[in-house]
Amino acid sequence: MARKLAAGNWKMNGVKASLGEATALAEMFPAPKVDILLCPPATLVAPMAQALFGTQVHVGGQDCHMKTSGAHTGDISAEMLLDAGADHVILGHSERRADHGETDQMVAEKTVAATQAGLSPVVCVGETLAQREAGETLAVIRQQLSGSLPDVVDLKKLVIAYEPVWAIGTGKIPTLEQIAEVHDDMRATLVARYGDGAKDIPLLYGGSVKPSNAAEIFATSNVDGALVGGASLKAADFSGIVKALEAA
Ligand SMILES: O=C[C@H](O)COP(=O)(O)O
Repeated sequence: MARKLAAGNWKMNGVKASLGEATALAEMFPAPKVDILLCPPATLVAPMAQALFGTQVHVGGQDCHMKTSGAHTGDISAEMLLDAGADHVILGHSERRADHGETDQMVAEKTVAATQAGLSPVVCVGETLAQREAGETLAVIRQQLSGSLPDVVDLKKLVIAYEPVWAIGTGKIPTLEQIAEVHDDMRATLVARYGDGAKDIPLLYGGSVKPSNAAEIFATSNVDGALVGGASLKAADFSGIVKALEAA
């Protein structure tokens, strides 16, 4: 069975004072029944890891370079994230793909770099509204999975997040049937490529997840958790989502 994971992506939000939200969350879940992950901006990875040391809340980055070191101004390597106390990294988020021109090939190389460093990559895929309306959703997701994942990958570390671009930060979510259709298809696609080990890859849903809709999303076929943006910034909101996953 896939591990259950409630992951928070703070995106470009948060300053040192925001670490209080992370420690408050850890205090609410001293012995969580699911994995909890917070991915703050790069400036907060090390201080958050220090603040959460000894707790059950994991820390992750939001991106890493495919190289281990070198002349790449402004970038950060997977080893640096590990060194700072992270154990996960989000890769190929649609905002990285749109803002920084990240391609499937680049995401695949970053996935290799992350797993070689010992990090768990959370690889994101998702269709645009135009692609959904054109009936291309499953084809787009299959293509992104195919291109964004290397042929050889540590299945025990890999996490996949399905995030419809049109559901991110909009308050709109697909129907539960649409989520199930994509998640079931992702599972079948991954098992066909990697074998039975892929049955245990956590498949997260992301896009406007809130405490109020989390339970029904977590009850959906092949949904093993969530990648949460806005509702992960406050411990009070994120705790409702974590509790819903614990109860699922
Ligand atoms: O990585 C998180 C997603 O982009 C979802 O963001 P959101 O929960 O604010 O819609």
